[in-house]
Amino acid sequence: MPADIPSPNQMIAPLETRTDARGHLMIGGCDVVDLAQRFGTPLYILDEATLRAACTQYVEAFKRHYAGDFRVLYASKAWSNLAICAIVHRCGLGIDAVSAGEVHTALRAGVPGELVYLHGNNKSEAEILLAAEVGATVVADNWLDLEILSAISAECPVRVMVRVAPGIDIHTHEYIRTGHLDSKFGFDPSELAAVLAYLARIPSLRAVGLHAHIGSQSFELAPHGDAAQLLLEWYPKALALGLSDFNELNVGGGLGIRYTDDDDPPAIDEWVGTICQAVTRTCNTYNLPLPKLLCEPGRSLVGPACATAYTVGSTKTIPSIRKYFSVDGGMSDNPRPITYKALYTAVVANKMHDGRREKVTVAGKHCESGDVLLRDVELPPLERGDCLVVFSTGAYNCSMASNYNRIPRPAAVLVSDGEATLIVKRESPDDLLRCDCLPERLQT
Ligand SMILES: Cc1ncc(COP(=O)(O)O)c(C=O)c1O
Ligand SMILES: N[C@@H](CCCC[NH3+])C(=O)O
Repeated sequence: MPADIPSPNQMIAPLETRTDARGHLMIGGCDVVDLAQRFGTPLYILDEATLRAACTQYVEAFKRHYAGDFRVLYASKAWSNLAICAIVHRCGLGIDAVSAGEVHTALRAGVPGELVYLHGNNKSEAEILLAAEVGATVVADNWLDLEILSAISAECPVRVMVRVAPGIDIHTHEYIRTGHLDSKFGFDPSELAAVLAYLARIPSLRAVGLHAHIGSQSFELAPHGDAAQLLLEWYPKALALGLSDFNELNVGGGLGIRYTDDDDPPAIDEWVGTICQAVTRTCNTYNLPLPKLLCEPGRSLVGPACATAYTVGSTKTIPSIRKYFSVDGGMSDNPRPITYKALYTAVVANKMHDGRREKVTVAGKHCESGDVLLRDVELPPLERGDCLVVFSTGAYNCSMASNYNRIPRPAAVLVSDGEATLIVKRESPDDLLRCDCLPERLQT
């Protein structure tokens, strides 16, 4: 890949974003105004080149900074669907899954089971069994996982990693910090000696290493290196206990992305470089062989690759207070503003050459006062029918979408070299009723 391609997580818009002569926004060579008319709105528009560039930059960074074996996994919780799993797999990535649904999606997309890692703080027996049967690695989060794993492994040997909450804090929204001590995820470090001893007694559980993920949307580098070092300090103890397969280390994901101009995340290459240096240094100190190094980013892979197109509808002006415009989606296709007060950047796809600015607030259409996508942002004067586009919506938007107010979930298109292909169909009114059952006595 040419070295001048920016790190996608440092860009607000997908890499293949331009304005055409008519002042229309183009993504992946497609006119967004045309896409909105053709596929309807709200519409998730995923730029394949950006997704591929982010995958490739992770892989290339490991090749540049690490002398050992490695594997980048896509944290599919960010957005799990067949097309995305197939693309990231073609770029050489494996899949981090947290449910049978995410495992099933990866497998159906053609990802081999051995490239799947199953997480989760409350996995069911069926989920663990599915992972074991397809040759996936199970990341044990707690004692119940270990009990279930040890029962299953009598029939079907399983590769196991152990998740640790390393007690490392990062600056991000409190709902998306995961590595601090008071976290529902992973073993407390004080339990680790007992966990390793337990694993050493059950050889059918093939313990391959430790995992930690310290949080999401982080712009810090050092804590990720610190977490890697902290985990590696346990490897000599594991080897001494006879866990001879202990040679993988998973440092999680967490690299943040630029949602607005105020965000300043490090590049993919810097993030990977920091971790690789910490691991190499620690291995030298403890005279350990370099482990197979895994990481599992989600947001920084898929987040910048997608934008959501909406159609502008009604307006309300509250004199001296605020001017609202409403769009045809909102918290059901992007729950992040109402959940985390997340900020986004938007443009008007049919008015890219319009230099006028007006301060407006963009609301969703749901029956909820907090359903506001963008508060007090400067946009060209909006009118009914305009196509408003919100950037950086690839991660934790579609995957966290709901049918609140019985609004059908949007379609998603993949754009590449001027071609748009449907990858997720828009839900129909009948889809909304798919799981409803009307008792016979109520049918008259
Ligand atoms: C265990 C685990 N791995 C990976 C990720 C992906 O994180 P991100 O999307 O911030 O890269 C998460 C989400 O925070 C996670 O909980
Ligand atoms: N859903 C969160 C990220 C959670 C990461 C998973 N542990 C967000 O939208 O920012």
